[in-house]
Amino acid sequence: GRPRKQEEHGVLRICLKHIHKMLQKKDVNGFFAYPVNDMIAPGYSSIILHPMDLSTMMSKIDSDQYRNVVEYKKDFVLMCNNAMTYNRPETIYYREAKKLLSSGMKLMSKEKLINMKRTLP
Ligand SMILES: CC(=O)c1cc(-c2ccccc2)c2ncccn12
Repeated sequence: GRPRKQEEHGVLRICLKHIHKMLQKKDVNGFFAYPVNDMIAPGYSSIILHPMDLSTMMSKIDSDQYRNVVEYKKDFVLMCNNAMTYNRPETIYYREAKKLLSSGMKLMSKEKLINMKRTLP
């Protein structure tokens, strides 16, 4: 699409960091903080082809790899769905992912984003 002005990048980055901080707080055990490795999760890299985690998402925010909240939301949903694909429903990882997904969807709902656009500088 059309090139983004520096200023637009700034507002989006502030908005995404605000959302990201709230999601990080919800990940109380830190299960989603860093990439899952095959040591703690046997066979993970052959089952999950598109891994995603909060630290990767933060570095994507910092390097302007998200053009809008929808793109950021896609990575968040991917991260949660990965956990609900690899882990069985009775595990804490699956349950935490399900909880995180639903609170993330509420947090990034249309009206929350419109409100944020209005209140942000
Ligand atoms: C997110 C996920 O699938 C996950 C995070 C972890 C995890 C556990 C402890 C500390 C940090 C991440 C994990 N361990 C085994 C199997 C899956 N996981």
